[in-house]
Amino acid sequence: MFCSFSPLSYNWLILSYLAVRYHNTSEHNFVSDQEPMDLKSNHSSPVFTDPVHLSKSRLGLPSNIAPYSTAAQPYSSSGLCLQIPRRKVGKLDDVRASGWLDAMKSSSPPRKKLSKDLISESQSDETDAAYLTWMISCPSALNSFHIITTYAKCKSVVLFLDYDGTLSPIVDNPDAAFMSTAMRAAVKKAAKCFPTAIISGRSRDKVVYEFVRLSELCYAGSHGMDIMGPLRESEYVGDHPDCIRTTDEQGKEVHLFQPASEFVPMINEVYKSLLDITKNIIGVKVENNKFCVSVHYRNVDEKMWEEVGKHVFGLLKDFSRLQVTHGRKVLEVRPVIDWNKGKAVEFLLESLGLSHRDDILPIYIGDDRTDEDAFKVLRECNHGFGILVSTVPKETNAFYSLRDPSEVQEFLKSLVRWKNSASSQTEDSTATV
Ligand SMILES: O=P(O)(O)OC[C@H]1O[C@H](O[C@H]2O[C@H](CO)[C@@H](O)[C@H](O)[C@H]2O)[C@H](O)[C@@H](O)[C@@H]1O
Repeated sequence: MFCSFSPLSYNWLILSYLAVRYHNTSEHNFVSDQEPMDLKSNHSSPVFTDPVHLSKSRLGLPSNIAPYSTAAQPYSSSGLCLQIPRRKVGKLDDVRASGWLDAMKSSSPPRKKLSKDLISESQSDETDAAYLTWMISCPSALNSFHIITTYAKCKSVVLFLDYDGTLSPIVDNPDAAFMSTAMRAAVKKAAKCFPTAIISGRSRDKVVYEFVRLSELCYAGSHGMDIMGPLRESEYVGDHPDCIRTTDEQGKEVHLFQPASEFVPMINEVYKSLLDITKNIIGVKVENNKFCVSVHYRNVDEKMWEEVGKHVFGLLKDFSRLQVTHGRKVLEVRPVIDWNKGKAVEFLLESLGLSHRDDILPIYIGDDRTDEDAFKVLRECNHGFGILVSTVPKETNAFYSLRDPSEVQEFLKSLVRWKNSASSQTEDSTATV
């Protein structure tokens, strides 16, 4: 169905031109943590195809489509070859000793300010062209809004939102990553229209009480290892050994799911040790996120990053049940359990009683590598899609993109407007009948 809709075809002509132009430019110098990536454009289908119909299996059942491959996907057909900047990508889920320093260096895109100040205009043009080219495979969710809502027409949208870098801009001080009043209002309105959950790497308490402060949502903290959701009798939720019944702040009965609860003493021990062993490195910030620990090096002199990594990986040698994953200028120490933001999405859909419905459209918006697990689940299940928030091209399992939190806000507002106008049209037609 979506194949026939072609909002990008005009862009495609421009991008083809840009691709040829930049392909013919042999020298490509990219800023700081970026490296060139070969991308082959897809002549036969520059138009985005229906994300939902690409996947065939139901939620929770094995997918019968070929597994997503980040290496060769949408650019697979022969065609133009364009070098675009790409962040160095370490293993997404395990930064092993040999690669951790590289991974640390490439773990966040350069600030816009940096690129404007430090790179020449032509390099900046190349970066912009690269972004536009990348958008062929990962189009803007705002530009594709009509496609999204056409598909969503007879469906119930369910929203999953990451916090840092998605609802709040990335800032130097993690304790000051507040969302704007306007964003809070947008999320609140969205949550009134659609079931909405926030899934964050931070501790759930911190996200709920210090940052988001909205009661209309479900929350999952610690990368999904701490979920508070509606009470539901089901084998998957209610009878799960790690799930207990409790009451929330408003006294409402809820389910609390904490699959890593046994790790809390270990995480506290590691947190204290990390505080101690990094105390002399200026700029390090160690954050206790209850079921995981974040070691931030955003404010550390780059010469000392190796030192930070050595301390973290050195300490973890004594904790075989913990692993290190990588976020944006942050090393995340977390339990080795088969749980991530993707599993949290499945769990929440089940909690909301939605996982067996054919008419849902889950949309997950996130900016981080940890969000890729959720994008992947949606890509491989029967419904929904991910939206990656990024100002630079990235390998991703998401189907759409947005540049930054301000575009996320715009997207949420557009969804609410669309929902309200669709509802009033339905009311009008009912009244006419
Ligand atoms: O899953 P998320 O909600 O995106 O949380 C991931 C991590 O986000 C926070 O760190 C990141 O944002 C900070 C504030 O902008 C920034 O200073 C830091 O460099 C980023 O890595 C949070 O502090 C971590 O605990 C979360 O794990």
